[in-house]
Amino acid sequence: MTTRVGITGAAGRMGKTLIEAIALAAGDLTLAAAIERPESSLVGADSGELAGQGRNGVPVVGALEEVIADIDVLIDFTVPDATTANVQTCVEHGVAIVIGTTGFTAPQQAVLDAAAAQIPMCKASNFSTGVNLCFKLLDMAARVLGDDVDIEVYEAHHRHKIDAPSGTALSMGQVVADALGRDLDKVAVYGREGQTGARDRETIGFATVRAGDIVGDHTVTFAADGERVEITHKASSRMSFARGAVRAAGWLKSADAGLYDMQDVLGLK
Ligand SMILES: NC(=O)C1=CN([C@@H]2O[C@H](COP(=O)(O)OP(=O)(O)OC[C@H]3O[C@@H](n4cnc5c(N)ncnc54)[C@H](OP(=O)(O)O)[C@@H]3O)[C@@H](O)[C@H]2O)C=CC1
Ligand SMILES: O=C(O)C1=N[C@H](C(=O)O)C[C@H](O)C1
Repeated sequence: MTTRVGITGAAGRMGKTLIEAIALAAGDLTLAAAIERPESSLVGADSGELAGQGRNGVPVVGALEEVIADIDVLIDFTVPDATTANVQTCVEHGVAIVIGTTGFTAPQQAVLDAAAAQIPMCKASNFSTGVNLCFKLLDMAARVLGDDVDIEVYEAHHRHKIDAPSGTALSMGQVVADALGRDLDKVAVYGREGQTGARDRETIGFATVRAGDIVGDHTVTFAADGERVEITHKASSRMSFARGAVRAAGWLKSADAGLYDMQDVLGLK
């Protein structure tokens, strides 16, 4: 039976790409609902036309509650406040959710964790296959290179991005910290200026660039005396994220309640 998918933030950069990805996916997924803010001038517009795909007959609506009964899985790439509210609606109606939004505070994350006890939830800072492969490579690199290297995470994104460091950069830092038995909250250094003193080997540094239309670049550098290893991912199209999120929606349809990520979907755990 086809999986009926709803998209919140349907007119956003990822929302439109997700509409296109569902249209391109094989017939076991259908776009059943497209949701924007109630005050959006796009309410009532055809979501296929909005995404540049031609008419699809699925109008943009102004509230998730209007269409929640028509969907099996919600895909949400919006902002933390909106995602947290949408998760509650999904819990009330027993609907699974794929979450791509980044930048949650600890209390917001706790709300999501509690909701995942009641519905299937797949949350990932990055749904591309390449980045999820990089997470595995980073784990291996950190274990092999250990405490002999300085570790720095660099990320670059488009000028519109509102959170920093990126969710992906933080996940990469977390993978490396876990592999080395370090507490990321204690060892992370977010940007440097002034008289910083010499570098402490235990620290994991983060550097952020915001410029132009960069879709998403991430590099983790492991630097020793005399050599360095760099693991880099560069996204050149949002379709790499959208394809992964749509795949996660299909996978989640038959999953039990719980918190999953893209590593589960890809069978990398
Ligand atoms: N996990 C992954 O693989 C990826 C994650 N992301 C993340 O996805 C999120 C969205 O990114 P992107 O598509 O570029 O952002 P956009 O700003 O282009 O889209 C966000 C969408 O959410 C809507 N929105 C914003 N605030 C609210 C609100 N309070 N209530 C309801 N709707 C709201 C916006 O509507 P309006 O325009 O009216 O504000 C817009 O449609 C970000 O957190 C980003 O980091 C992005 C790419 C990949
Ligand atoms: O906002 C974006 O664009 C992206 N956000 C995600 C993140 O914060 O890691 C994923 C991707 O890099 C694009």
